[in-house]
Amino acid sequence: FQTNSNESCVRLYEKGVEAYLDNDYQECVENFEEAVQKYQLYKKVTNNCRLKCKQEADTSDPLFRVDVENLLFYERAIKNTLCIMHCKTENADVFNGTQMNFETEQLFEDQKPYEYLHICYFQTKEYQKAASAAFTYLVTHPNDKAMQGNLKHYTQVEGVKSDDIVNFEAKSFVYLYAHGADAYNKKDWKNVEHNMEESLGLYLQAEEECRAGCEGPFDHGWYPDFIPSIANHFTMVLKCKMDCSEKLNTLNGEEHDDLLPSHYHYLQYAYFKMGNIKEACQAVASYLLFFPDDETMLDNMKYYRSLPKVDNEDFRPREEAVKYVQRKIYENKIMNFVNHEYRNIGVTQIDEETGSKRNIANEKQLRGPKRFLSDGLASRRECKSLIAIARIFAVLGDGYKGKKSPHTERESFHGITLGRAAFLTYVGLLDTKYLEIYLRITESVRREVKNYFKLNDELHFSYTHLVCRSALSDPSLNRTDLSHQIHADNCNILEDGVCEKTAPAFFWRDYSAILYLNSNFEGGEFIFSNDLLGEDVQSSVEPKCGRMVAFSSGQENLHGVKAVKSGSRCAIGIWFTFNVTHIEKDRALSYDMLDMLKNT
Ligand SMILES: O=C(O)CCC(=O)C(=O)O
Ligand SMILES: [Fe+2]
Repeated sequence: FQTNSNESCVRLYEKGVEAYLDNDYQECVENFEEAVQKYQLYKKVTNNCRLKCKQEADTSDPLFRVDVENLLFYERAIKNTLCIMHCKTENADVFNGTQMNFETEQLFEDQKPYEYLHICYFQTKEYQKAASAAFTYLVTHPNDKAMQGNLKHYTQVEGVKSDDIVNFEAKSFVYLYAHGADAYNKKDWKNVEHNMEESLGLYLQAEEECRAGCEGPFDHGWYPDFIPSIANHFTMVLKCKMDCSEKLNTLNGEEHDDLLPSHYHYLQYAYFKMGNIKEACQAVASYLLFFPDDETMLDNMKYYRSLPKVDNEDFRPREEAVKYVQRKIYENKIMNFVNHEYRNIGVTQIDEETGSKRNIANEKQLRGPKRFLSDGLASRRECKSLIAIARIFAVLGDGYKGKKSPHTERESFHGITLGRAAFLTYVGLLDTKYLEIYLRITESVRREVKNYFKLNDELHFSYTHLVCRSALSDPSLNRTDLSHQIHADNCNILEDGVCEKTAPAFFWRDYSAILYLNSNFEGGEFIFSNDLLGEDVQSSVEPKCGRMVAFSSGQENLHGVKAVKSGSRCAIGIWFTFNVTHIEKDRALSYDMLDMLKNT
């Protein structure tokens, strides 16, 4: 298709939203339509580059005649990479100005444009398209009640034909498949063959494209060694690829768990009816690869076998079916292995000891405004589990712009955000129970803070970070540096003492809480301080499992952490906000994901 502006799909999306907010519906339609087109083009070109380059690299002449220590794999990866670079240059018009990142890509993958488009179509009186846009959105969000209502409303508008409501995002095989099924009902065998063969090819192609779409970047969030980094990235990609068939099996909102094999079902019958017994036998054998004990198909096989000139040799499954099924079995085995073997690494059994909850210090005792200390927010077992998450996965490095020791060189600092924990759970590297504990404990911290400060407005999570600080230097060293210099959580302290609430400060933070998980280390006291060097200390807190310090995030609460002299000090930092634009998105995602995992 043609696009007529030089703007990126992200910019067009933004312009669509702006037009929508300005009630300029024609403009809204134009921008979103073009944004969607551009995004589709971008995806198509990206995925085709990946597919083409893989093919090219895999069929190129190797640099050496035998494979030694998997060098051929790396040789191909290098050639493949070179090819992708060329491919992107050749398609510079598509990639230039497309500042795609995970979040913007997600907007399109989630079909967000249709959430605006259906309204804008309605306002411009394009009712049929409004219905189709609502329908398109519902295909990927079938339970969205509001959109169901909209679709119902649009279908009742005069002139709107239910039969003409289309899924704008439907893959090309969908129509061929429908025509093939139609021809079957009409006993038009020639057209069953024609449409189903073509649909089958396009289905496989669509799945390859979807899988290529999974081969994107991956932010490890820490710095794993070479092999673990390949293994981790691969696991993420594989998980995504394995979801492709499910995605494609949602035909206009209906789930078909056997769409691909059903092609062979139609085909065997059509071939049989047209007297192509050999082809019919191959289709039967192909179908049986997917469902080896399907009674109907086994009966068909028996019947075809009884025909003259048919022998066992004829029941050879088709090549593409063999390849598909073998790959699927192998991938399942790898994923099962990962799920099974990675789950409980490093988790030690510990005695149950539920802490009892109590406030142990208030503003007066901590010598400053809007602060308090509570104990018993997590049990021993919960602390151990949370530390285990950090130990297993946060292998050096964290979200602090890649610095593994952002605060002091004498300590390493590694952490795992809620989003990362959710991701690890999603790919099966972390048992769901850890994520559940992470969510549950942090939620009880939120409630504690909200109740203590008697906050009437909704207090939202903004960021959650589980962090361990580990001593790197000799414990006997007389350290005077701090583990975390004195700071305020929501502003930058300038030289004249003014605390500026602008970026890069997290100015939207309103309350802070730190939940401690252990005490088996030396040093590491939390301090409230009057001065920036931590010399004029107001009060200090000894970390221990289940203890929480909470305070308002402004300059009234300057604080820091004293040097961790030996061992490793683990804590969860939680920042809250009243500002809804800074809500932690990973939290809602985590709950959705847990729900989803429970239902599968
Ligand atoms: O770990 C602590 O006790 C405090 C950390 C802190 O102040 C922060 O991360 O902003
Ligand atoms: Fe802080």
